[in-house]
Amino acid sequence: MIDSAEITGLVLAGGRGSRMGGVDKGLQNFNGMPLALHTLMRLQMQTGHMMINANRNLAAYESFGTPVWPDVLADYPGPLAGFLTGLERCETPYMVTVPCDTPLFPLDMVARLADALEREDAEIAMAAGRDGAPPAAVRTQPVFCLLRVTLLESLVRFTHGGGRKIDAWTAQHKTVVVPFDGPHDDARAFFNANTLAELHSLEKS
Ligand SMILES: Nc1nc2c(ncn2[C@@H]2O[C@H](COP(=O)(O)OP(=O)(O)OP(=O)(O)O)[C@@H](O)[C@H]2O)c(=O)[nH]1
Ligand SMILES: [Mg+2]
Repeated sequence: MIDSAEITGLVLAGGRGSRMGGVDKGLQNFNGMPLALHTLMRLQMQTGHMMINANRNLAAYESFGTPVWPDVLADYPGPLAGFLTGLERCETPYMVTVPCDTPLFPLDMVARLADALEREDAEIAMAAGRDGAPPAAVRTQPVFCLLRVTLLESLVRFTHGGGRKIDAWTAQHKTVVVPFDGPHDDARAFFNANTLAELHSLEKS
């Protein structure tokens, strides 16, 4: 069994937030706290260690009390730059990624990804779920991945060759997809907020 102490959680908060008007998404208010702090607390319950990937307002993120690492690649090349930054800094054998803008992600996500990774002897476990109300389909959610840290070398090669798409990289490795659409799963678990209106719609009423 993979122990949660062997897993570092990485909150991805390094985007431009252009659909939110260019604001720093992770610092927007969600139920009375910064969205990235909410995400950090929800993921922290599931892992032994935590890190944040952010590119702006680093002091604000540092005030959460967790190490903050900006992208090692310049010019906002996308979430895979966050994966690369996290793997370079990770000190445990496994790392799990969660974007800061999907506040209802499953509370048992890391345990279920870890079970599948071990059961299938895979290198990557990727979540799948609906990112909108039906008829939105269950689809893979590439920003939610549990990774073996030994993948660093492969990701360095892929990104330095200009690769930017998460699924194009994960396709090079044994990947198990873990569905979160059972009767006990929250149907909104993978709803993500690209606009402030979407973010407010996910707050408790
Ligand atoms: N490190 C890093 N993370 C990124 C980058 N672009 C997006 N992300 C993260 O990837 C996740 C999903 O990205 P999007 O929903 O597209 O968020 P975004 O890029 O901030 O927003 P838009 O500019 O509206 O696309 C979020 O957690 C972002 O913080 C990037 O260039 N670097
Ligand atoms: Mg984007």
